[in-house]
Amino acid sequence: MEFRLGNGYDVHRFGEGDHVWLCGVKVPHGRSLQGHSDADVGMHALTDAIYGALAEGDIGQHFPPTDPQWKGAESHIFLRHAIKLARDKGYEMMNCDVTLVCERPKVGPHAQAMRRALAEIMDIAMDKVSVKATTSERLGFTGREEGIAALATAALMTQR
Ligand SMILES: Nc1ccn([C@@H]2O[C@H](COP(=O)(O)O)[C@@H](O)[C@H]2O)c(=O)n1
Ligand SMILES: C[C@@]1(CO)OP(=O)(O)OP(=O)(O)OC[C@H]1O
Repeated sequence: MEFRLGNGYDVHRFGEGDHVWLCGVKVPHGRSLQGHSDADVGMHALTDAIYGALAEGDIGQHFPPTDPQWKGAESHIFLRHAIKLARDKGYEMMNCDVTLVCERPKVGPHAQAMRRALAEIMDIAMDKVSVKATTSERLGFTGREEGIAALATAALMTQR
């Protein structure tokens, strides 16, 4: 059996709007995250963690932000691509862990729905998916609520 570990990090800034997409869940909020895609910062970090575990570059290399094809794209497209790449190489997700860094919105009330959404996209059991959050104690860009940061870890293993 072979194990591989990857990490991912992403940031998206706030702009005008009334909701944010976080780990596949539409969360009502006074502002929206800006990006070329739907700006689901948690899903992007997890996607990058899988690419990292596979040593397969990063999300921008697979889905260039200069390519109009991905304008407004739903981020499950990116995560589905990464997990398929893992499976094509003989790996399965052992477990993954996403941390969202923001003062608001509060993630706790949505964390189970986020775990469920990510698990469904990757076609894995929900107990292999963790989503949690922290504030940055009002420090820095996340503390000033200028944007949201996300970190993710993915552990892959071969079935053999
Ligand atoms: N956006 C957030 C941030 C935090 N939480 C929950 O609150 C707990 C305390 O946060 P601290 O930054 O003060 O440690 C944290 O452990 C989360 O459970 C949240 O739900 N959403
Ligand atoms: C996801 C992509 C898709 O074009 O665009 P963004 O929504 O801007 O997100 P980012 O995290 O900056 O990653 C780059 C791109 O791959």
